[in-house]
Amino acid sequence: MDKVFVEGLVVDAYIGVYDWEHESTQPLVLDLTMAWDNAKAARSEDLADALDYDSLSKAVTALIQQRPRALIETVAEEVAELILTHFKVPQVTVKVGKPQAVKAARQTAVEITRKAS
Ligand SMILES: Nc1nc2c(c(=O)[nH]1)N=C([C@H](O)[C@@H](O)CO)CN2
Repeated sequence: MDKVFVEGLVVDAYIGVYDWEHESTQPLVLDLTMAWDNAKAARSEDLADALDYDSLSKAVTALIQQRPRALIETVAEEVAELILTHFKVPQVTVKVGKPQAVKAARQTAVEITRKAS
């Protein structure tokens, strides 16, 4: 299956297990890999046949900014669910990075892969 990618999507979010983390936003960095048949859109040149990475990125950003969450695992699961159900994607891999979480580390992250049921 072909793929569509959104890489390095930065979303400012209220995220963390500690109270102080909910006083201001921190950046999350998302890498999204979606299985998609790109051949149909290539033939038709119709955005309706493509997986629209622009509207998908906006929907993911809006979801994350809806409410505070404790764990980046929760963000990953909710983003995967949105992409599978709303965008009719058969399989998605979601990586959520929290670059400011550990001072000595460039990045901390979780990654999940989910399939449509
Ligand atoms: N696997 C995870 N570990 C940790 C998380 C997380 O979301 N997933 N979060 C924290 C804290 O919020 C941390 O980022 C504060 O520095 C710790 N571990």
